[in-house]
Amino acid sequence: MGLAKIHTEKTVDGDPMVVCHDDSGPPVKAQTIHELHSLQKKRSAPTTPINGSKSSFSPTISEEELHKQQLQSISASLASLTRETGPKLVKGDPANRKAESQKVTHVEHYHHHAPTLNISDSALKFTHVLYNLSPPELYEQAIKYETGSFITSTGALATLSGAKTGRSPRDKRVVKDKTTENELWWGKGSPNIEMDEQTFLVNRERAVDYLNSLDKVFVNDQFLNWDLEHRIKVRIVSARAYHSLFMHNMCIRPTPEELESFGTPDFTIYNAGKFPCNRFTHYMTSSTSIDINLDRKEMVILGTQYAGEMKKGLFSLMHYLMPKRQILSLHSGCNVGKDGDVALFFGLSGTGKTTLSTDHNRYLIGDDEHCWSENGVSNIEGGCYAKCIDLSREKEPDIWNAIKFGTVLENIVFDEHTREVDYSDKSVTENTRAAYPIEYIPNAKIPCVGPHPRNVILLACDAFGVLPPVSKLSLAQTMYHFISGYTALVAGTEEGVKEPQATFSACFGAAFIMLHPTKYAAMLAEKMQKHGATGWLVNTGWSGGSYGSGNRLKLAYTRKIIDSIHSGELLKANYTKSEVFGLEIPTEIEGVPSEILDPQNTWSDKKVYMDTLLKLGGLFKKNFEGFVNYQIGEDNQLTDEILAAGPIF
Ligand SMILES: Nc1ncnc2c1ncn2[C@@H]1O[C@H](COP(=O)(O)OP(=O)(O)OP(=O)(O)O)[C@@H](O)[C@H]1O
Ligand SMILES: O=C([O-])CC(=O)C(=O)O
Ligand SMILES: [Ca+2]
Ligand SMILES: [Mn+2]
Repeated sequence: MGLAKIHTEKTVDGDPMVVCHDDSGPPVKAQTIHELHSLQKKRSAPTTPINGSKSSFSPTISEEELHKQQLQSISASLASLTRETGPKLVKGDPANRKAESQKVTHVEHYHHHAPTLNISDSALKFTHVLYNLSPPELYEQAIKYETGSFITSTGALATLSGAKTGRSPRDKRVVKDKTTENELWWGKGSPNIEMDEQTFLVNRERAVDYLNSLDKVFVNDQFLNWDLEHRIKVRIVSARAYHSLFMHNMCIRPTPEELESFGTPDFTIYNAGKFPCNRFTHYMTSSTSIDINLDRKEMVILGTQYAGEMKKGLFSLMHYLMPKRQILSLHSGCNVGKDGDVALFFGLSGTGKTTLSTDHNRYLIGDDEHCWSENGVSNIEGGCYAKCIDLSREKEPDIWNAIKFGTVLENIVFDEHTREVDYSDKSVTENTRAAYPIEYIPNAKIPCVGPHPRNVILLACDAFGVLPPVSKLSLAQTMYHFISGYTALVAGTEEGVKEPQATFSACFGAAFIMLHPTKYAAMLAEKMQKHGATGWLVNTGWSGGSYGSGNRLKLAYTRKIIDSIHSGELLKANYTKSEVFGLEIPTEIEGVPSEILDPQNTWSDKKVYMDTLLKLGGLFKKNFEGFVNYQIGEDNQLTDEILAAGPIF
């Protein structure tokens, strides 16, 4: 007797189980895996229309011809100035070389002059161009090729900006030539560190050679400024998908129609940030240099991968170009109420521009960079750049919800398994950031333009805790505080309590202005007067004592204060005048405890309060000494009034 026969057919409740054939749908129309994959993708326009709706765009020239023109233009951008030729370019990912060999468009060298005979090896290779890729394509590039790229639990792209996690203002240089020598602000206090044309060309060549040595580069052709009359076309050439997605989000995204007629850009950024500058080069003081050449309309980035350099470099450009057209460029957030009342929010980094302009009850025009022209206000950008440290869903729901697929999340820390972000973690940096397209905010106003501002809100995060939570300003006081550009942050939080550090940054953005601060101040005064705007000073910093003994003002209270400015209620309040700064302090605001409105009530030791107030007043006075010899606008009277609008003691 042998063993019992093994039955391979299992039974369920005694019924034999039959082999299941899934014939519910027709079979695939492919004989091979390769064929199957080729069914997956269909051709499309190389960009994403801003409204997300499918455009009925039919190109006026053949796609082949369009690609050729675009590659010729990019080759011209990437041309070495010494070898006088542009690189050989080919469109598409080098990884898809074989599969796509029938589809790609090549462009041979672009020649400025006669072709040169002594070619180098670099002239023999092709550089692949990844042109205006979509967010999913950029995700794939980042995840495949850039270490430190991950998808978070909400779909954002987590990335690292490398050794630099903030801007490098001491490495920002501007070419001083015959024109800019007279036009720009140079010397003490100015953000413009000079370099000469020759040195710029050396750095440009270094960047271009680096980019051309790569297998592939990313190219973004996009716009700045929602005011169509004053729109600027920018091209960004970069080595990283992170940079390309960041600028895709932050600049205005062209439609396929707009892209077809894009032509030559007005300004080009060469971002070779992975590659350092050469310290043997004249003027170089570190491995980093961010160089602007207004005459050549170019910017070169070497030695920093922090993407904010591109955003703020373009902002510097606008601070030069716009005032030439009598348009005021502003480091401010901007939103508009249902009745069309526009508010501007000025303030240095971390004072609340993004947080307070993103307001569920109002339409967001923009969070950081605007223009004020004869037509009203317009956003320069197509996206927002929010600080993420300690971000909470309850306090900032709209920003929280904007961190989803397509958003770039810089330098945050996440759970390695769930990919949930820990917004309180400062392991990489305190300056963690999210960059998202403005339409990720549900009540964004698109197009991002609005009428003339009714309220101009100056934000200061006063870690000394002596400025009132809100005060109403006269025009002269508004100008005084605009030129001062005060905020006080805490230097370092790691080793116990530190003294607050006062920062004065003219026009609330001295790092980005190109002309003397009084030029911008005069324009602001003229516009506020003409359109009847009211100035306000809002302290988003400390109350009840300085950093260490007091507390940061509750965001909920600041929001109530801002609400009362928008509604017009605060304009009708009763006011008392403060000591030293002579600020008009309201006695009552709905939803805010009255005792916190005058800071001296919140300090337990009145003498320490007065000493601190006088100390801050002294710092203001000392800072303003740099401006006393300038006239502001055409009017001497305004200049005198502004000088008198500072602290008196
Ligand atoms: N009372 C308050 N008012 C405003 N912001 C507050 C307040 N209390 C805490 N905060 C926090 O302060 C930070 C303000 O940063 P925000 O991103 O708005 O700066 P920003 O002015 O836009 O700076 P940047 O120009 O660098 O983008 C946020 O993290 C916010 O949560
Ligand atoms: O530019 C940056 O990196 C962030 C920012 O908005 C600012 O500092 O004003
Ligand atoms: Ca911001
Ligand atoms: Mn900013």
